[in-house]
Amino acid sequence: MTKLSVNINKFATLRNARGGNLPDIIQVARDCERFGADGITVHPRPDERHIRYQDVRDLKPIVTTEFNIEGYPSQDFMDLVLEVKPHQCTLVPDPPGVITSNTGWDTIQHQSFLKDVIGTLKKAGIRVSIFLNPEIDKVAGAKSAGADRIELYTGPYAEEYTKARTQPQNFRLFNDYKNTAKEASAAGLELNAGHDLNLDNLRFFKLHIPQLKEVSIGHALVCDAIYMGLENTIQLYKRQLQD
Ligand SMILES: CC(=O)[C@@H](O)[C@H](O)COP(=O)(O)O
Ligand SMILES: NCC(=O)COP(=O)(O)O
Repeated sequence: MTKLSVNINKFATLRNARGGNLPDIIQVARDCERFGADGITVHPRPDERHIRYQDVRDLKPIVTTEFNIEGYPSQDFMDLVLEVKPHQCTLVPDPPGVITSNTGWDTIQHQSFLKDVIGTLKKAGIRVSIFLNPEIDKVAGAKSAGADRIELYTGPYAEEYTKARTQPQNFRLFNDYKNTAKEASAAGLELNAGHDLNLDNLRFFKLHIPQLKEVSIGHALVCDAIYMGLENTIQLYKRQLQD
C-alpha cells in the first residue's frame, strides 16, 4: 500500500481569503488523519500566501502521522525546518514568486548546494526527499548529495495522461517515469511522487510504478472534497493506492 500524505496548503488559501481562522488548519490536519491520511504535507512559500510559518510550528505537536514540509531551502526555510524537525523534508527548487512548483532539481548543477543542505537536515535526524523530474541522469546526483528519497514531479505525467487516454502511443514520457523509478530503487533511494495527481490519473501511476512509497496530494483532493466531503474523498484516494 502506498501512503497518502494530504497536502493542506489549499485549506490555508481559503482561510487566508477572509483573514479569520476558518477553516482551522489544525482541525483540518486532525480530521485528515482521522479520515485515514497517512501523513500531512505543507509547503510554506516565502509570501505565506497559504501555509504560514506559524502554521508549521502549530502543526508539529498535533500531527500524529508523518509530517512532511516541502519547500525551497532558503535560510528562513531551513531555520523553520530545523526548529520544527518534521519526519521528512522535501526540497523543491522553487523560485520565490512561482505560482506552483513546476520542475525538479538539476542535481548535477546544484550538487554542492544540495549536499550542504541535505547534510544539515540529516544531522538533525530529518529524512530528506528531493523533487526530481523523470530524468534518469539526475538520480545519481540525488544519491551522491545524500538524499534518502526522491519525489517524482508528476505535473507532466498528469498533463500527458489526459492525452494518453485517447492516444496511448504518444505516452512515451511514462517510460521516463518508470526508468527513473527503477534507477532510484537500484541506487537505494526510496520513491515519492506528487503534483497534480488526482482520482483519474493516480491508479495508473500506482499500478505501473511498484516502487511508489508515498504520494502527496493537495489541489485536486481539496477540490474533490468540496463535492464529495473530506472523509469520503480521502477514502477514495486511499483506494487508488491499494496494492
Ligand atoms: C512540490 C509540489 O509539487 C507541491 O508542493 C505543490 O507545489 C503544491 O504547492 P502549491 O499548493 O503552492 O501549488
Ligand atoms: N508534493 C506534491 C504536493 O504536495 C501536492 O501537489 P498538488 O496535489 O497540490 O498538485
